[in-house]
Amino acid sequence: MIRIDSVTKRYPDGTVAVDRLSLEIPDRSITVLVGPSGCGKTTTLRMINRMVEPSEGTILLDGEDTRRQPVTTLRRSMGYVIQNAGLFQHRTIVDNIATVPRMLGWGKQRARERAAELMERVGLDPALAGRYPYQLSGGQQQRVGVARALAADPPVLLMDEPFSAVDPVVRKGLQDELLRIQDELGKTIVFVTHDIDEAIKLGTMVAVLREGGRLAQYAPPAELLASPADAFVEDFLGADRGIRGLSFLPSAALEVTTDAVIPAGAGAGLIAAVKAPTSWSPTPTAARSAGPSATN
Ligand SMILES: Nc1ncnc2c1ncn2[C@@H]1O[C@H](COP(=O)(O)OP(=O)(O)OP(=O)(O)O)[C@@H](O)[C@H]1O
Repeated sequence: MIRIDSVTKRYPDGTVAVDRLSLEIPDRSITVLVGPSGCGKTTTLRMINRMVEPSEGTILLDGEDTRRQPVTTLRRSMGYVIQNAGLFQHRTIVDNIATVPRMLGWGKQRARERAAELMERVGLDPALAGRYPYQLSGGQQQRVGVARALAADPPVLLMDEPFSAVDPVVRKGLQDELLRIQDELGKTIVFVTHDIDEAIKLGTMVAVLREGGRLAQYAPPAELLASPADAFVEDFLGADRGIRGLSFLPSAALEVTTDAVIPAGAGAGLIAAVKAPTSWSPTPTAARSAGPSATN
C-alpha cells in the first residue's frame, strides 16, 4: 500500500501545490487523482516516485518511508506513463519497450522477447515492432508507453493523463484495455486525469482535489456520485451525476412501476418506469470494492 501522510509541497517560488494531503492508496486497484488544472495532481504523482520531494509529510510504500530507499530502487518498482507516451523517437518500438529490462542488465534477446509479449498484452500488432514512434498513431504510441512501463513488471504504475491526447473513441479503447490489463495483472495504479468521466470509469477509489492541492473528497465512484462532500465536488461531477450514479445501482434496488399516462392525441396507456429508491446507499461492485477512507 502507498500511504501519503500529511504531505505538503511548496515550490521555491512559494506556490503551495499540495497542502497537507493524506491518502491511503490500496494495493492492486486503480486510484484516480482528479481535479481542475493546477490542483496538484501531477505534483502528487511525482512525489510518489520522488521526481518531486515533499516539503513536509511522509510517503510510505508498504510501510517504509520512500526517502529511506535509493531513488533508483524506488523508481524501478514504479512504472511511469505520461501524456503523449514520451517515447524515445530514435528507438524502434520493441527497443522502446525493452528499455528498462536492458537497463536492468537483461540480455538483448530476453528483453526483446519480453517486449514482444507486452506488445501482445497491450493489443499492439507484432508487425509494428520494428517501426519508430513517429510511424504509429497517437493511440498506438500510448499503448507502447503502457507496455514500456510494464516491462520490468513493477508492482506500481503511475499514470499522468496518459490518454488525454487521443480522440474520444481511441481513448475509450485505451481505458477498456487498461481495465482488462489491470484485471489480469493486478497492479497498484495511481492515475491522474482532469476528466471526471474517466475517473469514474477507471477508479476503484477517486480522490477529488481542489485548487491549492487540498483534498475535497476521497471515495469510490458510486459514493462520490451519491453523496458529494460539498458544492465543489457536486459541481465538478456535473449536472448528470444522478443518471451516471444509476449505473452503480444493483438492479435489485430498482423499483419497476407502471404509471398511467395519456400521450397527446391518443388514448390512455401504460408506460413502464424504473425508479431508484429515494434513499439508496451505493454498494460498489466487487471489482470496485470500497477502499480505505482518507482524511485531509
Ligand atoms: N516547478 C514548479 N515551480 C513552481 N510552481 C509549480 C511548479 N510545478 C508546478 N507548479 C505549480 O503547482 C501547482 C500545481 O501544479 P500541478 O502540475 O501539480 O497541477 P495539476 O493538477 O497536475 O495541473 P494540470 O491538470 O494543469 O496538469 C500549479 O499552481 C503549478 O503552477
